[in-house]
Amino acid sequence: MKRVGCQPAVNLKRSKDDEKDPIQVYCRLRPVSANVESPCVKVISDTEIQIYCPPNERGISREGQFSYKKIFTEYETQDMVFQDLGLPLVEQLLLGKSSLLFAYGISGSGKSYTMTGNQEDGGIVSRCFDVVFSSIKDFQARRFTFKPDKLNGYDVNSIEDAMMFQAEDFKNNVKNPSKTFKKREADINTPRVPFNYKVTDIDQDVAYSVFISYVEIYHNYVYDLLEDVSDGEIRRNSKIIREDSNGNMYVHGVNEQEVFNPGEAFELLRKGQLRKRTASTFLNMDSSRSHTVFTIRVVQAPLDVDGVNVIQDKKYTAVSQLSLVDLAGSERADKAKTTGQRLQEAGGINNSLSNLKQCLKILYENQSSSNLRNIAEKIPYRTSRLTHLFKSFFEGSGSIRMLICINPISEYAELLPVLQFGEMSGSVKVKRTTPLRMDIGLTPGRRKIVDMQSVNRIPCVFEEEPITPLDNKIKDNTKETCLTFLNLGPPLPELDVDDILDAEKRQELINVLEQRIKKKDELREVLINQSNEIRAEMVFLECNYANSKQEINSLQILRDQDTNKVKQYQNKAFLLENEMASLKRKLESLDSENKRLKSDLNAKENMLNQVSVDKDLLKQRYNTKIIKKQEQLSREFKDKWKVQENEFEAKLQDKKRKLKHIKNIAESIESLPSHFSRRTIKRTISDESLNKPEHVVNIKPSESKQIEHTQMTLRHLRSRRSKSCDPQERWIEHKPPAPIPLQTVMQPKMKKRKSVTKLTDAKTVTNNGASKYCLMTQGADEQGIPEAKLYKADIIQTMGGGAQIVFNDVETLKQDSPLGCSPVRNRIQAYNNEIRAHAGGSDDLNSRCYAIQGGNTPVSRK
Ligand SMILES: Nc1ncnc2c1ncn2[C@@H]1O[C@H](COP(=O)(O)OP(=O)(O)OP(=O)(O)O)[C@@H](O)[C@H]1O
Repeated sequence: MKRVGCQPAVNLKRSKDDEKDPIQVYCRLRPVSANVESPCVKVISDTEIQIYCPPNERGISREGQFSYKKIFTEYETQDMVFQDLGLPLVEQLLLGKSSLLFAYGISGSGKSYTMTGNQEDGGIVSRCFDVVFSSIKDFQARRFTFKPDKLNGYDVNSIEDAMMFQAEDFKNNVKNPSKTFKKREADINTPRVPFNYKVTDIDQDVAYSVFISYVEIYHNYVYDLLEDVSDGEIRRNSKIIREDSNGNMYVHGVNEQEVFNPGEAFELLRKGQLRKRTASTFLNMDSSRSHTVFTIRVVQAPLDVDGVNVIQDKKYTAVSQLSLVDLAGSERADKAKTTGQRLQEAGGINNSLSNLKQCLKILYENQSSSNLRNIAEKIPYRTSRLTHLFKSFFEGSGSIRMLICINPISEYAELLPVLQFGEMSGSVKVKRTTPLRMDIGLTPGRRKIVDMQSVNRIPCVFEEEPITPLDNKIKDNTKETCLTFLNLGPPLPELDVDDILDAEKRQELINVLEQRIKKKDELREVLINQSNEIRAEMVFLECNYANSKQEINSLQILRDQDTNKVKQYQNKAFLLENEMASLKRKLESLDSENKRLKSDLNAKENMLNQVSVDKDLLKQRYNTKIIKKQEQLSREFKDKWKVQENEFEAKLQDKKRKLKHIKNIAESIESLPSHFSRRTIKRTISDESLNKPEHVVNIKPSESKQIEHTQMTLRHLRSRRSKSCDPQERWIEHKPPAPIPLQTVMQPKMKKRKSVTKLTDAKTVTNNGASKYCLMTQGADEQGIPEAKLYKADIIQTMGGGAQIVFNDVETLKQDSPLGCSPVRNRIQAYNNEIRAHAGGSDDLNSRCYAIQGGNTPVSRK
């Protein structure tokens, strides 16, 4: 016969299975108050979560995305969380597989709430009780059938021994009522709604017992929370962790209490919780200061061949356990605002948690493909009691699930390591344990037959008692059988003691008895036949039952799948609703923002219009101003233009007059005597008389006594006055024989000079070392105004010993009287006469410039 579903966690050999499963990591967000928004947590889907860090002062923002098996949002109830997280572990527990579930997170993130819950709304632990006991209710072993052997195993007792222990326990409880944990008023008054679910897939030919232990790890010491402190003791002794013969870790000497119903289990949980170390911190009013481990053990052993007693062979006993761990919260002293003892506790908590992290990290690294050296690093399980206790789980004695608890209002820096640890743990794999198929050679359904037989027996004894729900057919058969049993043949003859001597009566009794024996044999045969029929029918029903069960199972799987799908859709709907709500809020705020911006825009547009109107007005004003200014300027310009025109006109007239005058002079020069005019004197008179052509006169050496004109060039005539005033220059002043004093302001100054009246010899020019020559003439202009002209020239020594006279300037000195009569006019007249007399009637210039002309014949002047 085969037995399915009994996995020996403790004392049956585990199947060698190299397949591994990852640690299943879940994440739960605790709710926040309605008016608080999570600053950095966002649930993206039912498996993904994102955290975001707003930009810091340097403008750097960060974000991280993490994925887990499932994310429970704040809307998911304890029931929903248990269904996904705890229920599969309870099912495994009843099938003989061990599991570990631990809750990890920052202080105040909801670990204890999820694991143990509160009076009204229990957590995973209390829901586990509900499911375990509702599933094994009909198959529970008599109390004290199993007894812990203190070596992490269980002894199996006979019914008699179990009853004896029961009686002893009863006596002890009567003697020491104080040691019995009394239900508190509050517990009685707050009825809990049990989780209504039954695991149907369990082995029914097995007797089950449930044991509970509850320990805490505080400051790296293990304490038993169910241990009663004896009268003299102040505190409980710490326990040690040991390894059993199968390599499983256990707390040595821990109290394992057998529980028969959820109420008892719940009481033990409460008892432990009251003893658990908690304290109030800034982060949590009721903060756990220790890690607590609540262990539910299911011990199971097969029934014997009769289906009544448990097989009393230890090797057939299977133990599976579910360890539910509520880790103390990791906390930062600055956040939790802890000091003194609380701070020390926090240090111990953080150390053990960091060792847990370290162990999982090394496990991960040992398993990862990047571990090229293929050398597994030693895992420091023993560094902390917490990891030491769960060493066997990490090495594959059961499956592991982890719940990351998140308080959405925590800071990014606090959440990041927690979420990272969760994600990393999800990559760690542990060996998969599969329930053993154990063949002990007994027929399945033994318990059922016994149950039915007991039903059969009942009508025989209590014929009229109602029969409990059974197949009608069986009911009829039973009645028939019972009636047949009552009719065993002809009634016994009524005999007295004396009748024994009567041979006839004796024979009659023998006949009746023989008939009855015969009848009894017949009935026995009928009974055997009917038993066989019933057995055959039972087998048939069993087959039917198995088929139906299979069908139910497949239907259940389908239903579970559908339920899962529905749940997923519900979750999605939740998320979408959340998102919709937040989008709606955003939309509303955007709408109001939009309205505000629109009104701003309108105000600005009005302002703009006002500005443009002002601008137009200003433009108009400026335009009129510009037009006025333009007009004024054009008037001014016209006036100025007129003034300047007049000035230019006057200047032009003046220049014209001057030109005319110069022309007269030129004409007068042309009309000089012929010997004088023979000299080549070229002259160009421009409007600006300063840029004058120069007269160049060549004065030959004395033998020829003739001055030849070679050329006439233009020279710079600037600073004429200064030239004439240069004190270093030696001048030959060629004056008229009787010059009239000019009495003008601009008198020529020639400091070094030789004055001559007549130039008859060229040596006069060459021998004196003179470099300048000035010929002065005196006369009157057309109006008779006296004027003196100074013809100036440079004397340039030539190679031949002669000199060249280059005329480069003409100065006209004129004196005009506003009264129209010049005081010098008469003197001029007299002078001209005198000259004429002096020159014997010949032209003055011709006679005076004999040497320059180079000829002896004076030229008469026209
Ligand atoms: N899902 C939830 N729904 C309602 N209340 C919650 C939930 N999660 C946590 N709380 C509340 O938040 C508070 C802190 O939770 P809890 O004590 O479970 O935190 P913790 O993580 O165990 O903290 P510590 O590590 O300090 O023990 C409790 O008052 C609890 O009732």
